[in-house]
Amino acid sequence: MLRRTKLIAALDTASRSQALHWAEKLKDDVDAIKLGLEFTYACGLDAVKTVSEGHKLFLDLKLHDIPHTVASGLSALAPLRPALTTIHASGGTEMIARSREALERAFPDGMERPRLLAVTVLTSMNAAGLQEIGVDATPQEQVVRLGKLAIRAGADGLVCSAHEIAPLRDALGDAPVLVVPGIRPAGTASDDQKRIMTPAQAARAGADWIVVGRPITKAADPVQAARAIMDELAGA
Ligand SMILES: O=C(O)c1cc(=O)[nH]c(=O)n1[C@@H]1O[C@H](COP(=O)(O)O)[C@@H](O)[C@H]1O
Repeated sequence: MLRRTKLIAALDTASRSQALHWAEKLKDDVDAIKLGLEFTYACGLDAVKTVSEGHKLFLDLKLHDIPHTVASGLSALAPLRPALTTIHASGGTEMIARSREALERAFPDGMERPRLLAVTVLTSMNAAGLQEIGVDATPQEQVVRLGKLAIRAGADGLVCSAHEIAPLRDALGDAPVLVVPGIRPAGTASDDQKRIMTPAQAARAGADWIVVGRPITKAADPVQAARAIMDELAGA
């Protein structure tokens, strides 16, 4: 299947004016913006609404709690109408299934429901990090295990690194939406990310979306950095 890999800019900041500035500047150069924990805790949900005006929104709050609490939390976020939103796959089958039901109730027939993404293994984790928390598997094995569980339970897609796209497609086919952070254009710092690939490598591997934060927001010219990534995706 031919896919165009789309770019999400992660606007990670505690400043409402900074996020608004980036959102405005990047309007024509990214496919979506992501607002996450830092921005939402610092600036609140009204600011999420304001900043995401005119953009497709990935609201990344990575919910992880008992099924009732996560489902209720997702219902409360529904008015923000994100295109994509996250829970942790490690919350398990019931948490994921109740989340899906909550979104379906909040978006009855005809309304476009946010895609429910299950975060598998954070891209900042490697095999040693998994060992430390008692998971005796490689990141790839654990991503595939959690990915199967999450899609079976009702998630629309998964957050994974680009290294796991091929095994996930083998296990689950083309339908799940694969959203891929841990993206670093050649020559940029990896920061705290461990399982990384370049935009072109992730596109060739079959990512539906890539998520890029600091390589855009910390660049001397964020618009130029986003354009370069879009060009790299187009060339892949
Ligand atoms: O769910 C996510 O978006 C996410 C999952 C993951 O495994 N790794 C990961 O980096 N992210 C997010 O993707 C963004 C990556 O930012 P940069 O490392 O600055 O490009 C951050 O906002 C993270 O919260």
